[in-house]
Amino acid sequence: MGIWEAFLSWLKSLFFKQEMELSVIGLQKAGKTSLVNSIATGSFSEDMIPTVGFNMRKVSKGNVTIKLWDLGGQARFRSMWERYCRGVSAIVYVVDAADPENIPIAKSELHDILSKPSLNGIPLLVLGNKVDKPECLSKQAFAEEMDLHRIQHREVAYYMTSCKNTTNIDAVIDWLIKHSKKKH
Ligand SMILES: Nc1nc2c(ncn2[C@@H]2O[C@H](COP(=O)(O)OP(=O)(O)OP(=O)(O)O)[C@@H](O)[C@H]2O)c(=O)[nH]1
Ligand SMILES: [Mg+2]
Repeated sequence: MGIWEAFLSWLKSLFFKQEMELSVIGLQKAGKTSLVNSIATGSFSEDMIPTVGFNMRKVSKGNVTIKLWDLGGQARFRSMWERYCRGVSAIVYVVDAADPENIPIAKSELHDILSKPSLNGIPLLVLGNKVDKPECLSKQAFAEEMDLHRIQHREVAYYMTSCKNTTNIDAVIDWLIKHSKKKH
């Protein structure tokens, strides 16, 4: 790259730099921290430590810097979710779609948080995770069990993902980048 092109690309990156902040929520063991690792480095581990409270991670994808709040999913941490979801560009809700016993609680926690007026209109991405497992629900069954068609007045998308096999992680990153807001 010549000096002039390098200068132009630097200039472009200054003007087109975008930043987004998002929160990753969902029940314990859904795969939230695994998702953040997958987005950041593509790595996966079976051996994960439950998140206590929250972790913050910054990831750069092209011109977009993503600030991710990775929240703990155990019942005692769920009351923090709303505070960390206020003002974010998007909420990512992760569900273990291969664990049918947890789906009703995952559903009620999701609809509960969406009913908070402070989170009105924030785009939502719902992920049916662990699609690599044979017992995982189909995309359609997942949407039905989670009652996703009931969600109104906000943009909603959903994908079936696997952090283990990196299935649909690219689609997740694309969706997130599309929903990043300009810094100013
Ligand atoms: N098979 C499979 N296992 C997964 C997948 N994603 C995560 N896991 C496993 O699920 C377990 C929990 O993953 P975490 O990422 O720690 O879950 P979490 O949602 O962050 O849990 P908390 O921090 O307690 O809220 C770990 O053993 C992961 O290896 C996946 O896509 N497929
Ligand atoms: Mg975690």
